[in-house]
Amino acid sequence: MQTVVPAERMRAECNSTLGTRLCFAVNSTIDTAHVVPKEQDRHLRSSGETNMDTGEDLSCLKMEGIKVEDADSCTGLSDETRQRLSISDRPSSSCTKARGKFRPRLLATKSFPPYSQCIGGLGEDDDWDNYLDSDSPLACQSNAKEEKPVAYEADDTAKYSRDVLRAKWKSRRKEKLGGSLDVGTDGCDRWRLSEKRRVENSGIQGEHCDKDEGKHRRGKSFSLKRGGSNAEKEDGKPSPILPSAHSAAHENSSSVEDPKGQNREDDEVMEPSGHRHPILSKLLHSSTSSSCSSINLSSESDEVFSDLDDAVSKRKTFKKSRTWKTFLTMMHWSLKRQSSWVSKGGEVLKLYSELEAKCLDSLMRDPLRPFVPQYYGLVTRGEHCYIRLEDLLNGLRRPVIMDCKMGVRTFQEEELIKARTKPNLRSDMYQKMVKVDPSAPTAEEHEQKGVTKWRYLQWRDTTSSTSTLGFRIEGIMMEDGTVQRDFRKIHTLTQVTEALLYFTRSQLDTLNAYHSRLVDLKDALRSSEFFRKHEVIGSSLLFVHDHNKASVWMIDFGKTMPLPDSKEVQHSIPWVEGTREDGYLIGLTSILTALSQAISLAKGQQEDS
Ligand SMILES: O=P(O)(O)O[C@H]1[C@H](O)[C@@H](OP(=O)(O)O)[C@H](OP(=O)(O)O)[C@@H](OP(=O)(O)O)[C@H]1O
Ligand SMILES: Nc1ncnc2c1ncn2[C@@H]1O[C@H](COP(=O)(O)OP(=O)(O)O)[C@@H](O)[C@H]1O
Repeated sequence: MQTVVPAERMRAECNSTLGTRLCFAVNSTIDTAHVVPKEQDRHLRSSGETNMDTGEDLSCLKMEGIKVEDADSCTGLSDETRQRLSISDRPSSSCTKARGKFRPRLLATKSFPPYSQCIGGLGEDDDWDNYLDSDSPLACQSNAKEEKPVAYEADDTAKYSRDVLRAKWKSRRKEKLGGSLDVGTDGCDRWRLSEKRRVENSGIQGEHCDKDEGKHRRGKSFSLKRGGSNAEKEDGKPSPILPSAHSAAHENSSSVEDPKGQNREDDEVMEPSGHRHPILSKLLHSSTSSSCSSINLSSESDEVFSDLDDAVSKRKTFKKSRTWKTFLTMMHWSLKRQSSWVSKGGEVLKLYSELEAKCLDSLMRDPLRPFVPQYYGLVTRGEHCYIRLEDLLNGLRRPVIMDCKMGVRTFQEEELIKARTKPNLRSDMYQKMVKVDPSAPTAEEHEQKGVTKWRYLQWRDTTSSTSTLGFRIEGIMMEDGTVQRDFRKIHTLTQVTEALLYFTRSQLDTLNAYHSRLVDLKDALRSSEFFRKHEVIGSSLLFVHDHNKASVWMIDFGKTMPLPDSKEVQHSIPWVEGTREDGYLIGLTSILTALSQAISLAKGQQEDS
């Protein structure tokens, strides 16, 4: 017996709560409406009272995976429609909410499982007990409660906590079998259990989406030949092999596509019946355990995760879920993103912003299209609207990722005007500032315990390479899942070159591939009308590679503004207030220079060895 929940009811249930911040979507079936068995539906409801320690209510999650009978809910666009339809006409009323509204509060805890575990799982269900018996850091982390904001407890506390946790875990498994939800005594446990259930019971189903669109004009990824001196073709250029990230999946993944073109790996994550999947459930256990640990919010140190020895061997045992890889990458970057993104087979959903949707729409008709994730339109989930984007990590195995925020400034001119005319003091930004450098705020700011957003962003720009080199490395995630954000302190080109060598492990073919792709991007930027007519602020270049592919993509257009009155910007000159110049090309040139230097050094290293 199956239940289809009408959109109205779904909305009513969502609205009765504080709102949705986080939606998990793990089913790869994109064009099939998912229908939830009654039993599963009951579970979904029972988790409704659950809270995460964010103070956010996530009860809408329980509705994910239920077919929504909503004409508005999908705006998958055909090429033709895409060309004609103005974005502002499309969003349903629920899409008109500004993305910023849904940002979660900053938390006292912030931690996610080491990536290596996420992609590899932690073993079969019973391994959880074994895992807790081990001296793994996570076993300790899982017990660090909110009132103890320390990642690692003293040994004896940890042992005690492990026992407690094991007991809780066992009782929970029992509950699960019995079907009742017993809320734990701490928020941490509640979150884990409910989150797990949500995901297990979800299976959010997408709408029809014409994914073939955009496949025809994909940006190129470069195939990397390992073992040889580099990945160059006979003509000395890296060989562009892939017309699309989607086809990358065909060529390099161990997964097999079914006749519908869906990836079976993803299917394995979430069984349609809603049964627990070993990888997913492990992921969630570990996710929770660490979510309750306290890794401080300092943006300089909070994203560095340790690897676990046995994770590597266990990883081999399990198939990987690309969907989760992508989602966790986003979570790793920033807590904020945990609330703004949904990861789904082959595509990702980003919380709607009108500005970004408009940009993406224009970009689909611009020479820059091959350098931007394909945009599939909008979709409504619960009461929120999302932008549907191609998943740039699809087809990559153990991807290595670098996010470079482009431009000589990351604040919009309007922020500066606001700071002067109606200053809004942000205590969260003040705290982030103090954490990095207690002497950074002025005496007045210390007294107010707040800074304006402009002041904070500008401080970030001047303490990184943004102001001087026209870009900064926001973060790097290596293949083992370790995420590092210390690069934001980098100032010089030499330091950038070192970072690039680290990021690519001095692999010449990878460096060459990136260089070549960026040269092509520069050409496309020159001929792009979109680029000429937009002020591009806070946008990133996303570098992604694995053992045999590398590519760079333009992402994040949430602060990219069209210029008024057919004004144009050069992007290559320093910013002076009122000019709207962003210095994007200054950044691109710096990266190209650093890449060239890295290539020379890597060549030297190769010759030496
Ligand atoms: O990275 P840290 O130092 O934490 O600072 C963040 C980033 O600058 C965000 O930009 P991005 O999303 O490009 O990374 C910005 O979001 P905006 O994009 O809204 O400017 C945040 O502003 P708030 O969202 O206002 O907190 C700001 O707190
Ligand atoms: N299309 C995509 N496919 C896969 N990962 C993506 C995609 N877009 C963004 N990401 C990941 O999410 C992170 C945040 O993306 P971004 O667009 O900058 O979001 P925000 O506006 O929240 O800062 C990126 O650094 C990247 O790791």
